[in-house]
Amino acid sequence: MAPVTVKKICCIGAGYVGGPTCAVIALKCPHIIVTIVDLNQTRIDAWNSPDFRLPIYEPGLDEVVREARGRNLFFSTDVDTAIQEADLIFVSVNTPTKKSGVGAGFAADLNYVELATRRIAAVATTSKIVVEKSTVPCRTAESMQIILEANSKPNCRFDILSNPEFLAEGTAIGDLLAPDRVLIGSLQSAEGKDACQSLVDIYSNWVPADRILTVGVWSSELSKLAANAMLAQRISSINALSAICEATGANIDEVANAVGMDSRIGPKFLKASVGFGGSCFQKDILNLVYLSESLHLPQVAAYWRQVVEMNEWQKKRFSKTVVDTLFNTITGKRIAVLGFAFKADTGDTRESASISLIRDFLAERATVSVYDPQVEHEQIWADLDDVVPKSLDEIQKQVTLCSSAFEACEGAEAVVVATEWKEFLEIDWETIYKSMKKPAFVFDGRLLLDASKLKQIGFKVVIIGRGEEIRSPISSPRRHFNVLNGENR
Ligand SMILES: NC(=O)c1ccc[n+]([C@@H]2O[C@H](COP(=O)([O-])OP(=O)(O)OC[C@H]3O[C@@H](n4cnc5c(N)ncnc54)[C@H](O)[C@@H]3O)[C@@H](O)[C@H]2O)c1
Ligand SMILES: O=c1ccn([C@@H]2O[C@H](COP(=O)(O)OP(=O)(O)O[C@H]3O[C@H](CO)[C@@H](O)[C@H](O)[C@H]3O)[C@@H](O)[C@H]2O)c(=O)[nH]1
Repeated sequence: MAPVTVKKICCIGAGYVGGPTCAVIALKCPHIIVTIVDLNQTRIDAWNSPDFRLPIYEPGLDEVVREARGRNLFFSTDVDTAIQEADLIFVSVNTPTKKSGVGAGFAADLNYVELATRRIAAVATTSKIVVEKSTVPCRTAESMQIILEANSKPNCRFDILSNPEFLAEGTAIGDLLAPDRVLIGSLQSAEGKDACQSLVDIYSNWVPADRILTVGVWSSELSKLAANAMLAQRISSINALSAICEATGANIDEVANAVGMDSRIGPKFLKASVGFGGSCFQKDILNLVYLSESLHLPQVAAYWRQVVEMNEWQKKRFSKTVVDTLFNTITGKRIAVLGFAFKADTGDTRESASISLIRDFLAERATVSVYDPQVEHEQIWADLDDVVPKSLDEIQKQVTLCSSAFEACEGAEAVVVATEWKEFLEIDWETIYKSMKKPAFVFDGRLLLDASKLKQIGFKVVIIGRGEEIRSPISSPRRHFNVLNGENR
């Protein structure tokens, strides 16, 4: 046996991962035909749209698709043909948290992975390398192997690899073009190593050899969950400290800078915020919690669960600060929420902190005006409809969706910056101030704005993790901690 030279790739799942990942492979490997397939016709139509109105917003993505689409990159709903023709198949389907049944609320729902695997087994007529691209619990490759072997045709061999994806949304193209590392896990048999080499050969077209790590398949699967858990843990750590800053008068940016300059700690992922969002962190940590519990490791499970609990608390804490500061009531008041995406430079709203904030504001009977530069209005309605315990009609009476920051802020009593879009830095805050009710409050949940400039204009400014900013004339939410008797007063 020798490593197969891959000529055709199929990617099952044309989402945030499958689309950009395989578009970059097509760009960098013009000698390989790459077909990305999905069951969702609307999504595939958008990938194929003549004016490149792609289904996801990702800086730099349309340039990549413009160059490769129609040359060696194709998007299709014909899943079976793409499977049959490919030498190597990426499984890049969604693996959301289970909503019901055993492990509900924690375990990954592997139904989509299983259906895709069964489809491969059902239609493949030649041997394939099957690559787990989706984020999955440790040992999922084993289940895939069993399903494939039990259902395959004679003379069809399947070698499973794990190749988790580490791209972050908003920087996906840069991350894919120059990854910190590409991780490939395989069985340590001769066949497993050959399959691994076939995938190494693909990435070697643009990734330096010392950035391609080959490991055992279980290590690879676990490393993906571990990386996300440790990144999220840093954010929860800095957010926990932001609460101490607010209570003491320390400044979280100064603390993060001082801590991050220790080369053992490093400066990245120490930005305090209104809470992390995105489709991955919470889901993958809960998955790790479930795995730990299944392995009878309750202390390990509790340790990781706390990272998610701290994040939930941070979101609640922020919405409570808004209510407290606005004289303990926001009933009938207009709150402008700037940013609905879970981070800047993406249109993705999955688990966005904005959703929780708006839900809390609506529960307090505020009216809310929302502006985001990328998120479609339909998506905002769908997200609110999902979490707010009211009918969509009722929600629409309380929420207005706006097409600019100015429109959202006009007549508002407070502006909440929930996503760190650069354009919020550059807007004319003087004009916004004039259009708002007074006193006009700004709540910066992203440490984005220049507080002293805003204060000069006349705003009351409340910034996450800055003790000295949080002081309203009446409600005085800043607590003084009495060190001697340990009481809040
Ligand atoms: N979004 C990210 O930034 C990111 C980064 C790294 C890893 N991941 C992981 O990658 C996986 C995919 O995430 P995503 O954000 O791309 O999800 P997504 O929901 O955007 O895309 C998944 C796509 O798979 C399609 N699909 C599901 N079952 C299918 C089937 N049987 N046949 C054909 N198509 C099918 C869906 O229609 C959907 O379009 C997840 O496991 C996720 O945890 C995501
Ligand atoms: O210092 C920080 C860094 C991030 N965030 C927030 O954390 C969330 C996640 O951000 P980020 O990790 O940049 O985006 P994702 O696209 O969710 O990417 C994460 O999740 C992906 C899916 O698994 C992984 O592939 C990536 O490596 C991992 O960074 C967002 O709400 C950010 O605003 C902070 O609050 N403070």
